[in-house]
Amino acid sequence: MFLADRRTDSTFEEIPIIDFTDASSSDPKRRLALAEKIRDACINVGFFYITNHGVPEDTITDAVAAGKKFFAQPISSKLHLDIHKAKNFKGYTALLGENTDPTGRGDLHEGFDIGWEEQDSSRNLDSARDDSAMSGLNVWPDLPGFREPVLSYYHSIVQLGLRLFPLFALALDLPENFFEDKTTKPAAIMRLLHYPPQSPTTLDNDGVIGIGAHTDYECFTILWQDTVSALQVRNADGKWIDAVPIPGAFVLNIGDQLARWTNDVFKSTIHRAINRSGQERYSIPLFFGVDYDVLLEPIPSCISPEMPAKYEPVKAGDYVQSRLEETYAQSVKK
Ligand SMILES: O=C(O)CCC(=O)C(=O)O
Ligand SMILES: [Fe+2]
Repeated sequence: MFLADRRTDSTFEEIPIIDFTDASSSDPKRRLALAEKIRDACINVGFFYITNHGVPEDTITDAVAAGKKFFAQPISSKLHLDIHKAKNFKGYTALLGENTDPTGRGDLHEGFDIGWEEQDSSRNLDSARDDSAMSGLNVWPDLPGFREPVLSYYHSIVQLGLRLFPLFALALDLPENFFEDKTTKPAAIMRLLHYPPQSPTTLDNDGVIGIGAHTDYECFTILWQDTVSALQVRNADGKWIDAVPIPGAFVLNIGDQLARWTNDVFKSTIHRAINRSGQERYSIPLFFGVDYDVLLEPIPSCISPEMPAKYEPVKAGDYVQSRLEETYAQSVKK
């Protein structure tokens, strides 16, 4: 069956939970069975949780603790690293410094963004590698015990991301190694995010929420979220479904690059975050893409006479750069 025939507008009420154990199975049938679950989730929802992903709990806890320490600093220390001063979209974004949904008035979160960097600083000559919009060195705060745990988490998630590509390939009826030569220096942008609580009675339409409704730009996103529920995913009927935190699980979602590549057979689903819990909320998304020089052109099984190609081929890096510039051009209309 052509994948194009499986493109659907059907709606969903729940986000599937997928056990990742078989990702490393030596049995191709088990890997394929897992890929089929991922395929269903990508076609119907565009979001799923993964459990048993193998990322050590300490790696997560240490990075989260580092993030909390960073955000607890005075604003003047954080603004030294203002993302608007850097040309390569790295550094600190203050509260309301972004406006993800152009109809909104700013996002009620602060963030810290990093891109590729070797864990081992002695190998860092290569860290300013050429990955287009994000190329150039990371900026780091002068905060002991920050860089190491943050980078260590970053590399664990990059490894997890690299294990997902073969499964996406199988899910798309492609050879398992389809993405291998396209992910030699994968785009991986990570953000530490902090959402202060907002009033429980705030209406959606006052224009300020944790992060406005949007889709992600890259191929997929791996998100860690704490126990505070705030993330919501919009179904085809326009209803917001809570992506309730599941301890030990990551949330995975498809981004616009993979949606383009699959002619929207895989969904890049709109989502937002509103923290009405009364507590601080922290999350860490890592946006995963292919090498920036890879051309995104529709996968043949995703086009058919009834479902012709919807998008022009575009280079991954050019696409991400244009989306990032759009977002930052819209931000801070104070
Ligand atoms: O913090 C979250 O739960 C979602 C973050 C998000 O959607 C993003 O940064 O693109
Ligand atoms: Fe997002």
